[in-house]
Amino acid sequence: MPAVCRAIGARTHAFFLDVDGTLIDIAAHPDAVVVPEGLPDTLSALAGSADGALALVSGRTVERLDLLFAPARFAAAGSHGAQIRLFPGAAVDAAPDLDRALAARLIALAGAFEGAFTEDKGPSLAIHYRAHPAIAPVLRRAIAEVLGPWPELAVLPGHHVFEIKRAGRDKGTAVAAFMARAPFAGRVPVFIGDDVTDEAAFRAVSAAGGVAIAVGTAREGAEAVLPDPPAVRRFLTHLAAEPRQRRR
Ligand SMILES: O=P(O)(O)OC[C@H]1O[C@H](O[C@H]2O[C@H](CO)[C@@H](O)[C@H](O)[C@H]2O)[C@H](O)[C@@H](O)[C@@H]1O
Repeated sequence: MPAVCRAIGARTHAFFLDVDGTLIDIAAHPDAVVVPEGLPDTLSALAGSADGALALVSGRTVERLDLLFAPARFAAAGSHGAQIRLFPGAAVDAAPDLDRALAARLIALAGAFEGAFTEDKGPSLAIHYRAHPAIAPVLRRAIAEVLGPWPELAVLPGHHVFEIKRAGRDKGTAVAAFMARAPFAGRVPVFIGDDVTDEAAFRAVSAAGGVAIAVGTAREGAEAVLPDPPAVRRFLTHLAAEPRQRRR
């Protein structure tokens, strides 16, 4: 375990966790992911040990996260910060949906590329191309053309996906919003993520004196690397158990 991880504790830190490629392994399709048995319980135990200072921070929608981790529920930011639920029982605050005519154009655009498909998440829309990675440059140019009249929108490249969303809300703004209130405020933030879309959150936790941990490969703004999602899960299991061990 990297040295910086050994100084992290459930009683002192706030936990912000990316989902795909961090907590769960990447799969061929968004609906094909498997949440390992025991992971929701581990996250619930860690949230309990950290007095609730744990949030999922994902490109998926909050509703999709709830389905994946059911019956557990967590504080969460979805659609790359476009949605935020400050604590598990709170309502979801969401940016407006993308213009429906624009979404329809993007869906039609993806339909013209073999191997591409869309995931319409309301305030953001993902165009996936994992089945045909070679189309990435042409697809990206085609998306940029459609978005020409929409300067308020941004394209986030992810793992074999382009995510279209409003600029201004991202995983970094989500982390800052959580850190402004209890039970997160006053704790040292930790963000664990694997993707370029996590780098805004890495910057946010670093600015708040926290710890950014990349998964898989080193990433700009991250000071440590965990090799893969199983290593992340082992680390979180260790953290969730730690306070109970101390009390013995
Ligand atoms: O921010 P995250 O929690 O990492 O979510 C990022 C995106 O994850 C999903 O897509 C990615 O994972 C899929 C399943 O492993 C994979 O098939 C796809 O190629 C990846 O891009 C999800 O579908 C997106 O909505 C999230 O934004």
